[in-house]
Amino acid sequence: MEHKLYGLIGAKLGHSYSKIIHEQLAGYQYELMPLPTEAEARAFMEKRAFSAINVTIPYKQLVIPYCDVIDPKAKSIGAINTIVNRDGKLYGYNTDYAGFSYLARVHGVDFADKTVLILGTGGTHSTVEAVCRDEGARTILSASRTGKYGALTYNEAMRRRDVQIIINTTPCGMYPNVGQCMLDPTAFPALEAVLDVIYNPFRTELLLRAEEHGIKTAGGFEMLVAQAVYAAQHFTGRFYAVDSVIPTASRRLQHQLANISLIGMPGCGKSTVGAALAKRLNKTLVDLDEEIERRTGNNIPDIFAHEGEDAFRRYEAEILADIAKGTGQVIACGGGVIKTPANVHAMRQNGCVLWVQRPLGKLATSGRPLSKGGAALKQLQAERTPLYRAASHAVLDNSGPLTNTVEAAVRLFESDIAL
Ligand SMILES: Nc1ncnc2c1ncn2[C@@H]1O[C@H](COP(=O)(O)OP(=O)(O)OP(=O)(O)O)[C@@H](O)[C@H]1O
Ligand SMILES: O=C(O)C1=C[C@@H](O)[C@@H](O)[C@H](O)C1
Ligand SMILES: [Mg+2]
Repeated sequence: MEHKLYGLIGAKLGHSYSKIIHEQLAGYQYELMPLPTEAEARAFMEKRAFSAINVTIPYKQLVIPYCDVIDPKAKSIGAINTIVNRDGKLYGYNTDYAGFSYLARVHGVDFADKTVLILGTGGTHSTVEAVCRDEGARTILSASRTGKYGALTYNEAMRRRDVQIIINTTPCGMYPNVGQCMLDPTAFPALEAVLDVIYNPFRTELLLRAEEHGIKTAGGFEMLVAQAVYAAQHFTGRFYAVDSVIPTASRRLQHQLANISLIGMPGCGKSTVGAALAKRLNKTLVDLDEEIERRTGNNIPDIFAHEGEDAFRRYEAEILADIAKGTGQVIACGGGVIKTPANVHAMRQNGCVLWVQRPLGKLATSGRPLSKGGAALKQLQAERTPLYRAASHAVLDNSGPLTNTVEAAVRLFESDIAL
């Protein structure tokens, strides 16, 4: 019996990039099939009306008894994320294992002899633990909110000064609840690397905090692509040159999905460069100031005049937080966006931040409430320079013609400054 149905099952799939990954990779149509209840998941498995599927949270254990043949690795881990229907027989695999191992390897994270702390005791925990164990970790600790099943509580974990590698396997910080973080990575004096299996956003709050302190970090996007490539091999029976296909596909998709945020002095050209850059890279332009005006129904000089700067900053932070969760956008910000610290992580979670620089004498000043020209502008520049520097991945020179600026921005973006 031929079904031709490929796709993903799980309770909630709104955040998943699996459809675009599989379709770009292998050419079959791939459906996201959310099954909110366990009863629906069981009914789906009983019917067996599919060619091949991936399985995600919370059904990686539930599907085990429906499989006729289970790969030994999947069996020992106790989780299946890939099922192939061959003539009515279901074969179960775990490609997250190889996906996580790939992620650690390409980022130069070696578990041999290391003390590793795994956050979370749910489905992905056992896969990650198996990789750490197989690759020679000396001590593997786990932490959870309850501290049950032999795990530490987060408070207890924070006292383990010997932790060298932290791996998050919880959904904490995942889209749409971005910005959340369960523990402070800077509390670990021996910490070398933080890995997060979450891939949406590209960088969770945990990773952004670690990165700020110079700790090596990697988000889960390349793991997602890697497990998809390994799954596609099972689905199609084809062999992929994984060591080139995975990085090529990851990079292409990251470029497609990444945001580019433009920051810089008032009137330096963020909106103008943003519009041209969005067109050039086929991304959606969001002009933050225009979006604030649209959503509040007031123009910006009026907001400043009637409600004051603090109120404006609150609107700005709230609206940017919502926009920056999205992907594939050029976000042209207002000059003062860097005054609110949370905005910096919002912009960096899904892409790069470019600091647009234009000589002071060329800055536009009309209609800009905080930009009066002359000495005041010089003073403003002095105050903000350290903030622009800290927030940005690179400087974008906008002293020449617009086309030069746009091509320079494309080169910076394509040089993977924020991957
Ligand atoms: N490379 C350039 N060459 C010529 N004119 C430019 C260039 N870049 C920007 N401009 C001009 O400078 C002015 C200010 O640009 P724009 O409104 O894009 O700045 P902005 O940074 O978005 O300002 P704000 O901080 O108020 O949002 C516009 O008139 C724009 O056309
Ligand atoms: O979110 C997703 O699209 C997925 C996540 C992981 O559970 C993978 O194991 C699964 O194949 C797909
Ligand atoms: Mg602007």
